[in-house]
Amino acid sequence: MPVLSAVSQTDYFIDLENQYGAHNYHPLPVVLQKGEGIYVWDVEEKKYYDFLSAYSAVNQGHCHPRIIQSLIEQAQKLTLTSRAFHSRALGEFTQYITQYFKYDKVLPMNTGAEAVETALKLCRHWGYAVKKIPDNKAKIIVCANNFHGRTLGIISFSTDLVAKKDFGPYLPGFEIIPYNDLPALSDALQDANVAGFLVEPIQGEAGVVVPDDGYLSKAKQYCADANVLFIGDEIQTGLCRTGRMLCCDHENVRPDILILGKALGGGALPVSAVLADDEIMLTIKPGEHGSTYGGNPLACKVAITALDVLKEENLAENAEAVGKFFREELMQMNSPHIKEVRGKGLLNAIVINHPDENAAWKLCMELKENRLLAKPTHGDKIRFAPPLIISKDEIIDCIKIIEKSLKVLD
Ligand SMILES: Cc1ncc(COP(=O)(O)O)c(CNc2cccc(C(=O)O)c2)c1O
Repeated sequence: MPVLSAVSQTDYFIDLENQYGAHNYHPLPVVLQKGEGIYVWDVEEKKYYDFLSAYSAVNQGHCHPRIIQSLIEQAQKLTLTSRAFHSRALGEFTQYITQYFKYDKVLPMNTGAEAVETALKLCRHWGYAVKKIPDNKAKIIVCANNFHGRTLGIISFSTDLVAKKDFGPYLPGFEIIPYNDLPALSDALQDANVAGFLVEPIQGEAGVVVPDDGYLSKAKQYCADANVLFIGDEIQTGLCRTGRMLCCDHENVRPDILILGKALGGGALPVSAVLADDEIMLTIKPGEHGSTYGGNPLACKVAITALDVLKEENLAENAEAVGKFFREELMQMNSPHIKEVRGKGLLNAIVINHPDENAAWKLCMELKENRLLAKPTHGDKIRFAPPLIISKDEIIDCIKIIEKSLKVLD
């Protein structure tokens, strides 16, 4: 009787997921069980640099002590009331976040997609109530290669066939224009029924696509001139990720509707939010929108601490300085396997230059062997997005790992 090879802990837990979990992802073959700051540990007790930060939801670092403390304290008091009643924590949160971002009002939700859907509903409501667009005629302009979430409404205006195929019929009322294309935006804004323009300040899932300098500020001006709401989806780019509190801050653009998520929950809870001034936000009346967990006391307390940590630890400044150094070092490698290095702050990506279509995956597997976790996005791009607390010395160690791992493509 052959001795069965011991199934590793990694294989065991991967098998559990495959046996009992939906197959809606293709993860890297690593099973994590612990996180602290910029590090995660797998079930074999191997320690890794986390260079994905849960797609920028862990900007403050894994299990930040102050965030976890807030979670524990509130969890022992009151976690959920529903919005049938007021809560102390919600009152505190609404005041804190509106003063933090200088908007009149906030509508709290849970996931990013929920916040995007909320912003779209809010925009349409404003279109009918304020801009007087004929009923059911409101249009919202979006960009090709967008990523705003996975709901039926949002994938209706996706250009990623994998994300939308066989999920039809799709929600009407959206016009898709090329990203970073001001003439195309100007043309689309000629339509009097346009209520909003939804845009990512940097397209994250498309592979960290940075628009030309001035794109956001000119787009905002074009929208203002056309009485159209500029809707900034800062779910992945916001909260210090790109070297400013908001990516729109690089161009002093104030979205008419600001969408936040991911790191708003400090990597501990799903917390998202939509911010706008009264003319827009008060078009939604009681009973017209909501969510069971939206604005729950536990999320409110965690989010207040998550936001406080961003400022207290100067994470935007650190992201700006360390990210600039990181890109310069990657470029100076002059690797034949890197076609392009791009990004802002600590939202960066490399475009792989290699005939093998699986090269990016192979590189990520080699990075994993060398104790750094990253994942390809859209085939030939690899996003590098560590928690914003990473130091220059720590990222120097990561640069050495990346340089060493690139040899696998030789
Ligand atoms: C710009 C942007 N807007 C909205 C969302 C949706 O947020 P939620 O995922 O919380 O609903 C995102 C999310 N970003 C994102 C990035 C990579 C993977 C995945 C994934 O669905 O596994 C999501 C995003 O990057």
